[in-house]
Amino acid sequence: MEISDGRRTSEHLLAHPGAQRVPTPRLEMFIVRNFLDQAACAELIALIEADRRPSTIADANGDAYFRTSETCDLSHDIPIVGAVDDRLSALAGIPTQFGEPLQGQRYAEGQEFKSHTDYFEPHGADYERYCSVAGQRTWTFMVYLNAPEAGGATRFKVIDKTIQPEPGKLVCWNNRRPDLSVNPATLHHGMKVRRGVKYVITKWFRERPWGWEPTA
Ligand SMILES: O=C(O)CCC(=O)C(=O)O
Ligand SMILES: [Fe+2]
Repeated sequence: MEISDGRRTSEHLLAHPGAQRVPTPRLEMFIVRNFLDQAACAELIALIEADRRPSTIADANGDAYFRTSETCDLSHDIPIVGAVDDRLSALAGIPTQFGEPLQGQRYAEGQEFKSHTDYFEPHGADYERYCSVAGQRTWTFMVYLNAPEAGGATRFKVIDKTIQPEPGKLVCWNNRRPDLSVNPATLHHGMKVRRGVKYVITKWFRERPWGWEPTA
């Protein structure tokens, strides 16, 4: 069985011009500004606008206001999506088959995604359901497609780091530690948009192939 543990991804990122390591000993995290240009951001925003549904969460916790945004599945068959998806895999140094399909997220004014981690609780009720085929999430890659007029930053409170949305800015982090245990220091909050609309794309990589093959 082919495995991708994400341990080589930092090396890949360090070799990428423009990738900046976020200075913290608690997790592996990088920022790449201007990863996407304005035209790509605009095209992805239009796709999200055209086809969105209420976001869901795994391990539901009973708080109906926990994640109030909308989500859009972005098909690899759409040329801009396939191109961006392939660039994300290349940047991560992880073959595309380990990636979940790319998603778009849209936050209207007042919407947010409260503090959470992207990994699945290893002993949580939903671990089997979400991870039996493809395994745990390894790395998260997220790209802001715009900057809302106010609010909408991503706050990592354990490491006291707040990332401001900027068009085309990529942030990525390893959800696990070098010993492959899940890393609670990755806790993050997609903060409320105060004015305007916020758009991001998110890409999660898994330990094992997701079970789809890109057609291109
Ligand atoms: O929108 C954000 O700033 C964070 C999004 C996020 O954490 C997620 O989709 O898992
Ligand atoms: Fe998240």
